Amino acid sequence: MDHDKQAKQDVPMSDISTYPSSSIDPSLVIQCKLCSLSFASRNKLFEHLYEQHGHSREGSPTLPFASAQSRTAASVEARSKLQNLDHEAYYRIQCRQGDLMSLEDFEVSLQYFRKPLPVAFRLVSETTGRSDDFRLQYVRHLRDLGEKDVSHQRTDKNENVPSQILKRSPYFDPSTVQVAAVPTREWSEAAQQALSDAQDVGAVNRQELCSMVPPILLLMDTIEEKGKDGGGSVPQKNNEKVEKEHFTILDLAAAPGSKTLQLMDALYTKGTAACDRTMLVANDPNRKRLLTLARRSRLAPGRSCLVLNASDGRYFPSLRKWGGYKLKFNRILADVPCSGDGTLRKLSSKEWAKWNVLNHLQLHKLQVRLLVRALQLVKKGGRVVYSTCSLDPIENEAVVTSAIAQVGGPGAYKVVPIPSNFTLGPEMTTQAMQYSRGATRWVVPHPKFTHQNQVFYHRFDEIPEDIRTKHILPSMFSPSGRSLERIEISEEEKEPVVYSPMMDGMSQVQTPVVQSSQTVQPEILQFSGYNQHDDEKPASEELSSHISELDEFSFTRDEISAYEAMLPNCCRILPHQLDSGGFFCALIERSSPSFYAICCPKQKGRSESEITNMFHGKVFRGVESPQQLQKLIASENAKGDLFFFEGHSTLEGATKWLHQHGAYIKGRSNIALPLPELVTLQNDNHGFQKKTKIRNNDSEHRQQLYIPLFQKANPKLLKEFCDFYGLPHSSDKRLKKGADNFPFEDIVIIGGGTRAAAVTTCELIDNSSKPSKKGNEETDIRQSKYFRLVLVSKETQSLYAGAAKFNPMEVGLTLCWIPIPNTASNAAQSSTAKARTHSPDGTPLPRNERSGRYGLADEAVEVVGRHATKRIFDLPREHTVRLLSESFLHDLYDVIPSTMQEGGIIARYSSDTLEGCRLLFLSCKLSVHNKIPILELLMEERTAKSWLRLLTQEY
Ligand SMILES: C[S@@+](CC[C@H](N)C(=O)[O-])C[C@H]1O[C@@H](n2cnc3c(N)ncnc32)[C@H](O)[C@@H]1O
Repeated sequence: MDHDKQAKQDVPMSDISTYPSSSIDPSLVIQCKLCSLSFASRNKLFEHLYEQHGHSREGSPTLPFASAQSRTAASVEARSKLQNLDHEAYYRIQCRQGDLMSLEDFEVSLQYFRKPLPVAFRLVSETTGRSDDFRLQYVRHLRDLGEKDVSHQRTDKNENVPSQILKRSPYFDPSTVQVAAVPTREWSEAAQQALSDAQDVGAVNRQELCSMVPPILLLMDTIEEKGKDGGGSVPQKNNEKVEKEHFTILDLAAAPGSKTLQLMDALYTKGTAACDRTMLVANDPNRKRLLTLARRSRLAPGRSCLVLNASDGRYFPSLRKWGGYKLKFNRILADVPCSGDGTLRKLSSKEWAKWNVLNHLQLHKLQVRLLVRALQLVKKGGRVVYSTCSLDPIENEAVVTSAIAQVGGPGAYKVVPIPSNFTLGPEMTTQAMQYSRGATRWVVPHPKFTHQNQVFYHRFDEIPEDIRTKHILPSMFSPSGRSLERIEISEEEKEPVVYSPMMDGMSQVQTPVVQSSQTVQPEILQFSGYNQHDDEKPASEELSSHISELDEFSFTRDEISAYEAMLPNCCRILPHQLDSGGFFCALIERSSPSFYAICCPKQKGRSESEITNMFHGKVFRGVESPQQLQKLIASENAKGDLFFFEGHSTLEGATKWLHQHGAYIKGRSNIALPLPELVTLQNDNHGFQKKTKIRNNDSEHRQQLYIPLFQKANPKLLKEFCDFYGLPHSSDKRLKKGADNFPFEDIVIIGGGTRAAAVTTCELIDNSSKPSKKGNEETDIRQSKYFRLVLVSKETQSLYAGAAKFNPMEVGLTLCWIPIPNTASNAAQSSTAKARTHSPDGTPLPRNERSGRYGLADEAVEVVGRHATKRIFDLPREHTVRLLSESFLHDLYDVIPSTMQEGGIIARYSSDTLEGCRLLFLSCKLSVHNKIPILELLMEERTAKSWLRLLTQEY
């Protein structure tokens, strides 16, 4: 028998008896291929193989270690030669032309990029896990092996001292984070097995060290130490208004879930209470990846706070709470799709060769929009962590700058500095995190930038026509590159910016510059100086239109200073700093409520100055975007009819105040928020003021609604606005020819808020014909064809989860999964008993008879039960397990039931061994038809069919 075969057949026997197999999720069973018996763990299977099929159990297997070692040596040598000249040229330029990092730092980073990446693990720790947590036993077993794993007698270079397979990183808590001291494939078979088992039961997660930083930053200052009850208390932060009961976290781009799991672990550390009082929404539009997250979370401690959702993060819906007001999040993680050039350490030579700047430029817009949505969804005093595994400033600092500029500027959001002694583990046992500060100056490369064609731009008014907006956007430039105040242009500056590596002694690239004037023609606009606030006009018409286009993106001197002051607070992790990949994160805090711009019409008989005085604010004209509005406000010399109102922190307050002054709201600048209800005030026959709602079909008033922002029908803004709401716009083929007007009808319907009647009209929007976007990871789930199952129920109302009142479809939740603790399980029993939310037989108590804490999950069980009792099907166990694991896999799509039945399906399954029942409901929609509330469950056709088949017991 050869070595490999022997190794596979040998079974690690140590500690098997301590494995609590009864706690293992039955869906994780492993089958013996020889006799088809099922086992809860590999170890059990190996035990069986030994007993029943005569496989060897003697000692640890001997690995073909020599060959593994030589393989490793060969790959280390190959890695040291990895090179991408374009990558090197680009980052050297960024170092020289901006302040990204020192050239020395880049050279060291480059050396590290050529070293293999150490595999890091997050373990269930003594503090994360409870002492009764069976996962801990797996971890202890692995750790023991880590200490003792000398079977392969791997020795360090100098001494004959056997090294451990696991070692600690000086920056992380050794009880939760460990690094593989030698590649896992060199571990003994027993250790590999232990690792695999520990991963199977969710006791160990592989995760890069730098990727562990964002969740730690996100929860910094939030979670109090264990409360008096020992169960962990409500997360809190001093200067933040935390809801009495609930703490809300959104992971906007969550799959495959490493950071979500880390967040769940962190909450679990604090006890059931912290979990129950937290709603953690993990969102990702890519269903396959979300499924991976769903699977991984099934065994994660703290999963009871998790809600999975599959929306496009750019359009993540506004959830509504009791009373209909919006639920903003305390914390949001925006770990966005990126070029990933910080992960070069784990990439192959082929992947290194693929590096190019166009990739980076193409992602910028999506990244900005995701961060904008995150900034809009976070509450005042709340925090957003923006992170990427790229080192490119266009994907990082430029995105942070641009997104903040779009939602209110540095006055409303600020990048929070990370404390200089910030540690990723307990202060006493870990070193302060090593990182570099964020950049304030950088250049934007031509999309065809190569080491031979090193063309780049410092300022946004230099962008040549042919690539403007297509590949290079003004928002990619550094704050100083977005100034229109260029008084003098030196002769050198007028030359195309073509960088020659030959001129730089430090450069290792010796390729002569190819000045390819045909392919790449950088352009410098030549004008003698233009200050947007001066009366002086730019020379040519053409320039004028270019400038006015850019004006929207330009920064004043004050703004430039403000951004330049906050950008260094961003955190860049270079590969040598944590011995990890390269990484970027920015911790952004919302310091103001929403930014409102309110239009006040000129009123009959009142002069402009009277109106200005009346509203003790400034009156502006011709504002077309929030950015422009801010600029005007800053300049304080514009005239017109737009009124900026900041005396009230809520729109409702502002509206009331305005009504008292006889005006009404016509529009506002923050397009992300739903549109307000519109009211006019008119005098009735008796001279009393009367509120009149503006009717939806009142075209005259409707026209006025958006005039302040859109009266010039700025196509770009219009498109942005329509995109935001998922509406067709003039470039959309579905609109009638020549219809370049703003689609008023649709906007009002979408912004209709919680009223179900309004929401039904969403159906008008047929997303199935939306062209799919190729080239990046995003998957627009709305492209799918849906099959509709309609459930008619007179009692059906909105669904509630804790403080959040939501109608999943109304708010756009398309896949929503709330794992619910089983009342039979120990944890759930103690939590529900304390809270007295259920009677001893498990039936939920009426709201007024409950006492104590009441978790989100309890709420969801009760509410769904209350509203859909007759529609809950208690499925046989195996069906539910398969349903949960396979319904998303769509492997049942060819099963077509002969008779289709109308009916909604909510599956609930409870089991003692599963630690809880899980509830799965897909794409619910509440609407009203002929005054009958209708709950519609929308799902993909094949999923629906498989569900139907399950219900009709034909499965
Ligand atoms: C860097 S990965 C996230 C990794 C994840 N946070 C983790 O730690 O495991 C980026 C994710 O963004 C998702 N994504 C792509 N387009 C998106 C969009 N429009 N909205 C939200 N997420 C998107 C991708 O599906 C991908 O899973």
